[in-house]
Amino acid sequence: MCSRDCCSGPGGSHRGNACTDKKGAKSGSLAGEKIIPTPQSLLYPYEVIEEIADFITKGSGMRPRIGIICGSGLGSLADMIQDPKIFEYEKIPNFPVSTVEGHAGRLVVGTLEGATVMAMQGRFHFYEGYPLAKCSMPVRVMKLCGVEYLFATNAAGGINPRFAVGDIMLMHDHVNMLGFAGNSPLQGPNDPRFGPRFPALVNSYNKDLINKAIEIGKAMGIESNIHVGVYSCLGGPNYETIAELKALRMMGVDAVGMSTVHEVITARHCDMKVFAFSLITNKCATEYSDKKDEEANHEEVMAVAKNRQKACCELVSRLIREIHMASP
Ligand SMILES: O=P(O)(O)O[C@H]1O[C@H](CO)[C@@H](O)[C@H]1O
Ligand SMILES: Nc1nc2[nH]cnc2c(=O)[nH]1
Repeated sequence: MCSRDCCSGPGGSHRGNACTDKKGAKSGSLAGEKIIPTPQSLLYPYEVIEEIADFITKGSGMRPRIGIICGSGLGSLADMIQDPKIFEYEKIPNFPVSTVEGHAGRLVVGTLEGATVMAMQGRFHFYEGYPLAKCSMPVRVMKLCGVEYLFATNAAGGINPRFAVGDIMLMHDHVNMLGFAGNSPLQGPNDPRFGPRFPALVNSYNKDLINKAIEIGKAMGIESNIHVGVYSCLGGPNYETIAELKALRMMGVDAVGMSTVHEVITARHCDMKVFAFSLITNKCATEYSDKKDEEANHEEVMAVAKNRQKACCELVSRLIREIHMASP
């Protein structure tokens, strides 16, 4: 019996992307159509994710509890991991490759502050040409590896005028611009082994972890550089126009980037606890000006991330220590 809308009644089945009814007639594609659209959620079936997770848990001999996604230029978060087992993305079956500078393209599994962790040194972005379900597929791999907590980090432009370059914004909510446009990593038939058809996203960002991070920021003496705010993901790869930045600000957005939101949606769908932060790598101009130095560029993004990696690493490692000490 087909569970999709594309074919009706008992006896329907799926062959690849197409749908075949009892008599073998295709009903999911137009006659003669060569390229058959695949709903995003069918790109990585449960069994494929399970195979990738097995490859990593067997290869590392570990079941990590905390998953980290390193943002642009923040790969050093994974360099803190002790006794690392490293998996190059191209050697992991069915894994995409990283194509962006500042995203090394390897998965690092080991321990950090006593906790078992796995970190993506390199994430996948929509603008690289990957569908959202592919961008966030590693989050499901993390889940099947045993991960309970997702730490997602990113480099972002600061729209809130109170934010300075180098500040850290703890994400407490997001505005999903790609979702507004009708795109979601969950689009297509839902597999309930991952989560529900209609996941709720209020309280997606774990409040206890945000509060702990604020306390850690105070202990590190950087409380004036720590903010709590709203992130928005745009498709990229272009940076925003002034009019777009003004619109985002009116919507209550504090920082803007091209990632994270679809990872968080995927993580919440499979009931992971989420902690996420943006490193503010550039200030977004919301007034017209001829000054070239107000234009965002990836070199600056990487340079700021490199400069602030020590603070980001300390924040992450202290928070992981607290999680591990509270429930070893
Ligand atoms: O979100 P991360 O991966 O940190 O990277 C951010 O920085 C890049 C642009 O400079 C974009 O990829 C944007 O999303
Ligand atoms: N979209 C977007 N992504 C970024 N990543 C780092 N800075 C920026 C920015 O200003 N805009």
